[in-house]
Amino acid sequence: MTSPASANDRFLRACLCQPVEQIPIWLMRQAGRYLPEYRATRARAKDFLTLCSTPELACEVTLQPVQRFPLDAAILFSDILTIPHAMGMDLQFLDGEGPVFSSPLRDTKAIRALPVPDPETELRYVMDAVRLIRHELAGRIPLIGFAGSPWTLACYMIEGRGSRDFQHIKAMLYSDPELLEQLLDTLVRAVAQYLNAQIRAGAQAVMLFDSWGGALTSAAYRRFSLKPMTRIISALERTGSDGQKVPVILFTKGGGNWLEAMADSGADVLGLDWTVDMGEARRRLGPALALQGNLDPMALYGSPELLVQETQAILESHGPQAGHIFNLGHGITPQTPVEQVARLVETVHNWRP
Ligand SMILES: Cc1c2[nH]c(c1CCC(=O)O)Cc1[nH]c(c(CCC(=O)O)c1C)Cc1[nH]c(c(CCC(=O)O)c1C)Cc1[nH]c(c(C)c1CCC(=O)O)C2
Repeated sequence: MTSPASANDRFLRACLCQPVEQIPIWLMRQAGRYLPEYRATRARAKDFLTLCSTPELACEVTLQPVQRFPLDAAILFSDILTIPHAMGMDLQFLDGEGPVFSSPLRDTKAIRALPVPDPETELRYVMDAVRLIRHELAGRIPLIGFAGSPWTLACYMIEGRGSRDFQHIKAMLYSDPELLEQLLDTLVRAVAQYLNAQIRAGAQAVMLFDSWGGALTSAAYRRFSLKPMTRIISALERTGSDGQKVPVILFTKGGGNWLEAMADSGADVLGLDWTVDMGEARRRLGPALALQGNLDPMALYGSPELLVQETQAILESHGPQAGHIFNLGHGITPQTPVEQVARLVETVHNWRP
């Protein structure tokens, strides 16, 4: 299968702070339930994990948003929890509840016994999806691969499901931090191998989703979230299958207080949630790395006029200098009106840096 480099490489150029004639845009969770075509494919698959683990279906839903809107990048359709699943943890996605592990990790023995999955065999379905998507995209736009951060994966593995207060993992953090570090160390190796396999399969940029880093104190964020991510970034093969540099995007939701520390991770791009002012982030960080974000996903539920205003405010706030990738501050949500997404993409593309 031949996979040419991208005809539209605005996204990759912006990641590397190179000049672009139009600000690139893609959306976290751009393939998902707000799209009727996603709901139709999802109804054909037995369940969500079958959708993720069948390369033809994963490819189909990856392409849906980029066929409907002129987005500047595609993101692999998968989930961050493929790794704990491949480690042997029993995972189910329950309607209205999200992911649930039937036996959360709670003891030393289970943590010590966790294997590092071989991405080329146990997660081969992900690599097959990457290869198939690259082939189907035929170089029109780049493909982003991704993984969860070790801290965020550990949150789900220890809590067993989504959580408000992270009682179990924080109890471990404050009673046996070395044990937590042991788990994070296993996850560093698993995520680094997984992302390198995605890069070898054809991912042209990779993103670390640290959805729950913002739940930590500043000191704990550095030790238990940022440090493991920094180790992963330094272990990545940064040259893609086309010989081009593979940018790394680091997104910590709620990480606005720690941007300077995040910039030292080796990432090329920092993802910002909506609580940070884009222009202020740019002033704090200087011109050396790219910024991605940061529209409040709920702005898509507002009036067309205010959506355009909010979008332009972010573009103006960042200003004309290189290194802005427009995105939401977190994932798009299921009831989002499709026509508002079209309006958002058009507004970003019509703005001249
Ligand atoms: C924390 C997390 C997860 N998964 C992910 C994260 C990190 C990003 C974030 O903070 O949002 C990452 C993820 N999950 C999914 C993608 C697809 C790629 C994309 O289009 O961005 C990505 C990048 C598909 C998905 N992953 C999931 C869905 C919905 C499942 C469905 O179709 O029923 C999708 C489209 C399921 C999922 N998976 C997870 C949760 C909490 C849920 C339930 C969410 C919900 O029900 O709204 C774990």
